[in-house]
Amino acid sequence: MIYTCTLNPSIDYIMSVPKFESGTLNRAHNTSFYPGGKGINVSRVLRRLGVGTIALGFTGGFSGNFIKQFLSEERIEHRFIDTDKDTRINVKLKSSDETEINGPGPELTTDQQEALLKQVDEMTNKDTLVLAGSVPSTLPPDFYMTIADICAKNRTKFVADTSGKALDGLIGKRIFLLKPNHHELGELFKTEIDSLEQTVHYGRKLFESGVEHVIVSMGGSGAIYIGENKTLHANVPEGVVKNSVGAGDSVVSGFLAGLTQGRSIEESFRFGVAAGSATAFQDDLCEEKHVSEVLENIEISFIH
Ligand SMILES: Nc1ncnc2c1ncn2[C@@H]1O[C@H](COP(=O)(O)OP(=O)(O)OP(=O)(O)O)[C@@H](O)[C@H]1O
Ligand SMILES: O=P(O)(O)OC[C@@]1(O)O[C@H](CO)[C@@H](O)[C@@H]1O
Repeated sequence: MIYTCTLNPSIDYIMSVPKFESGTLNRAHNTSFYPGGKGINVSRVLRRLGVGTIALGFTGGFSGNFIKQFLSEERIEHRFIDTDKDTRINVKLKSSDETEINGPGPELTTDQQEALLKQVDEMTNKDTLVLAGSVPSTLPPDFYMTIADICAKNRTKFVADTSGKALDGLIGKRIFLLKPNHHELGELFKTEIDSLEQTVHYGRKLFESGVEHVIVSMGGSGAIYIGENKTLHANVPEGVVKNSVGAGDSVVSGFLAGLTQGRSIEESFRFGVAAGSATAFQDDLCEEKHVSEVLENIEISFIH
């Protein structure tokens, strides 16, 4: 089973304001809201690609109920731990560019944290855990490392998509897949990455630290895959970007779906990038038909 874990889920409240001006009243032309948080997005896209998944994490209050109900309606199994306060609402403002305001998330008690760690400890070497997104401030900063260690002990495949201190702490751990974007990779190595060569250089360092599969996404500039004896580049297809929220998460889902369905590494990588772009070209997350539409336009090349 592929489990996803979102420590800090959200409702993503998307507001389209054609000409946003700060310091004055703006009226949105369109608004919509979806369950959000990186692990939840990974679960939603996996489900759409025909792969079973169970969503874990912390949810609470009316916003938490919305997430649970939405996922149930999409027939996604979830086993969230209840929190005392409401799940956060993140604002995604679409204007000439995209602005995001993410909340801090609710407080979590020691009992709630222990309950989640127990769920992780029950996973086996047949399972995969995707841990993605930010760490609420009341959790110990090494919570990602604790979960990675439990997975290593039980030989559960551990996948992570995070940034900052949580990503820092994972270096040297036993990891199946890491998917930073090139900014997060640069932050990790305390440098700025603005070329393909640098992405490959630092991505290989990540691989050498013990990560089985590294994917570095570079927005509209494509993505790099680094694995055993293999470095690949994927271009992205042309299209109009409508909403890039969840595009990176869709890359993770597409890659894992590919492997689960028996595709090669190259094809799984291509499928992942296709899912990322397909999401970027939709208002909500991609569906399988959107992925098929762009798949043909993605070329994979080998880098030496
Ligand atoms: N301009 C674009 N055109 C086509 N595809 C894109 C574009 N921008 C992003 N994508 C797709 O989305 C994927 C992820 O993009 P990005 O590198 O921005 O990840 P990210 O920062 O983790 O995303 P996010 O946090 O917004 O989910 C890319 O690999 C690509 O497939
Ligand atoms: O605040 P975090 O946990 O870093 O990111 C949360 C978030 O921005 O990530 C997802 C897109 O990847 C959104 O659904 C969600 O709002």
